[in-house]
Amino acid sequence: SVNPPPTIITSSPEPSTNSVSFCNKSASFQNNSVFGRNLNILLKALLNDTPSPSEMLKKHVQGIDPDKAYGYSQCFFTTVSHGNCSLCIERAVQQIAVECAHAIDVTLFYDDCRVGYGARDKSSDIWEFFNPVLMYDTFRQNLKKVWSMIRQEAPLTKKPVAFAYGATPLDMAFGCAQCYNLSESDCIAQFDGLFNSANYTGARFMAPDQFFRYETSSFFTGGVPFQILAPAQSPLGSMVTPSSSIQPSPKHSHGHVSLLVVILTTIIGGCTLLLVCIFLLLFIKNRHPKLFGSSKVVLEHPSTETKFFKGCLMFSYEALRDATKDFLQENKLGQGSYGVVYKGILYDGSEVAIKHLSRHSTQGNEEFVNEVAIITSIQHKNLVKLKGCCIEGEERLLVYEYMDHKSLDLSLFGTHVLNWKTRYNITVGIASAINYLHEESEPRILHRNIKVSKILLDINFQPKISDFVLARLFPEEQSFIDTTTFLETTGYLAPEATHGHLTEKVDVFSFGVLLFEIISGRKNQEIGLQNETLYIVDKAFRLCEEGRLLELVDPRLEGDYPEDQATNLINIAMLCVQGDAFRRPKMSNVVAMLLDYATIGSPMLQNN
Ligand SMILES: Nc1ncnc2c1ncn2[C@@H]1O[C@H](COP(=O)(O)OP(=O)(O)OP(=O)(O)O)[C@@H](O)[C@H]1O
Repeated sequence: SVNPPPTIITSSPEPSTNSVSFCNKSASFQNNSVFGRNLNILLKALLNDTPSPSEMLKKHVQGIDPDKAYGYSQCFFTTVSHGNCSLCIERAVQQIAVECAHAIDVTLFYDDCRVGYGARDKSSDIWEFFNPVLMYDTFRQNLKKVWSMIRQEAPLTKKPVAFAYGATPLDMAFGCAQCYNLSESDCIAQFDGLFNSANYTGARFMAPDQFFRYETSSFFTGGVPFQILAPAQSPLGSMVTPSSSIQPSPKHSHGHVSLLVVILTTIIGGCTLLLVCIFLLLFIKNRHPKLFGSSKVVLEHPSTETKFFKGCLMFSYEALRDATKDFLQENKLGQGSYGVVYKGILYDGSEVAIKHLSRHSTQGNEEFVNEVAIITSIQHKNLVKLKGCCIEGEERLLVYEYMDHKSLDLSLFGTHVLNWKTRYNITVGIASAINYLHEESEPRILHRNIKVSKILLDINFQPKISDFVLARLFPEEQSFIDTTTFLETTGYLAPEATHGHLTEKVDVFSFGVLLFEIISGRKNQEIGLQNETLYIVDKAFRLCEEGRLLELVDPRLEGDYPEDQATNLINIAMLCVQGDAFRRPKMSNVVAMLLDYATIGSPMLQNN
């Protein structure tokens, strides 16, 4: 029982600017198409007719089949005021124009609202968001208290309700909810189901007729203020008066004076409690900013069982164990220094490569997921797509798209001879992907482990570089030493990198060595060969000096290649493996040289 429930506001009632968009770009439209014009009118209607606290969701339809556009806007009035609702929707529509231009199927979320449109009515889609950090016991207990109040009040009032509970500000649970057109029993049943499956320290559920959200910190932005439930036992000692004792009791009344004393005591006690809470929350916020950081969310799409983290899939360990038949040896694709790679088949039948990381980075769960989410947003047609990740306890796994022809070494050094055109195409693809990582992606990435086994080939022999994610996930010295030790033994390591000098020129050097391998069809280091032919780089410089460059080209091609193109490639490789890092070209220059023979500089004759 809680009486009277004081309210607190711990963050400014500014509408939140966290947004997540889902634009399905597989279907697109032209601005001047009939659908495009319908959509334009529809978006204007959504902007002019925003939801009010009594209806929460607004639907609009524009045009006739087959070019009909359906759209809706929804505000979560538990956290947002009526005025800020229109602002939120306005921002969402603007954001869609930036992020999802021309996509037919779009849903965009802000913390306080969502806007969706498409060629079908999407307004009844249900979405769930999770904070990827698992719940701990005290928080669960506190949430239970919040939940019981929500369950008691939300179904009855149909109005937004918000409660907070916690014996210490560190493990406070903040929750709010609202049911709209649901019957009381349906609303209760939904809440019970949601609470029973709540496993994370933050989550939200968004349906057309129901909304709930809970977090470890206040997320008030002008909707309903949280009512703090009085803790049974408080570390604040006598500062917190149990709610039952602050009630004036007629039995012990001493007339008006004692009633006044009780009221004054109640008010002073309440205010003191409020001030102490605010002070403590601010103190802890300063000391532990992460606890109060803006919530990172994982999304669950209505039509699948999959969870997302800012567009990146989060797999359960169980799902990946099933996909690989309990990491069956037969499904093993290979083993690298970061762990074993398995082939897996997901529940939807799609093939994936699952890397079971054997070394754990020093990052916490949230940092790991954040990092993966950033990398997921990096896209280039010649980078292997990271489909998602899994974090459970000590287990960390990365899920990649499956590449039918596996790694380039298998095709290049195997019995089948790769023709020149394919080799040239592979070279251009790799160069443009490294250039993207160095000069265009956000964040910029040094791969540090470019080599033939990191180039994967899809069904059409299109090359894709793998493991650029690991360059970010394991940036610390430990992995650098391990990686370079390995690179050194296989001849890909730039001389300056042995002294720990890591720049993008280290990748350029490795690319040069790889290029020699592609041209010659032999490993950069052939054990058993004479000293001067042992390393392909040494051999190349010797042949260059002797004017016999083309002897480097794979003899298995039997001369079936354009000589000028081969000469160009060898020259580029030689520029890349120069001992002096400053003389090596940048990857953007390499790409330009690959595509335009005229710009090539003269190869250096000395590899030092
Ligand atoms: N996405 C994928 N699709 C198909 N096969 C893959 C995929 N990713 C990796 N493999 C296979 O798994 C093998 C091991 O890959 P991994 O990247 O772990 O190690 P590596 O490159 O051989 O060595 P290291 O990581 O130590 O440098 C690769 O050689 C490749 O054949």
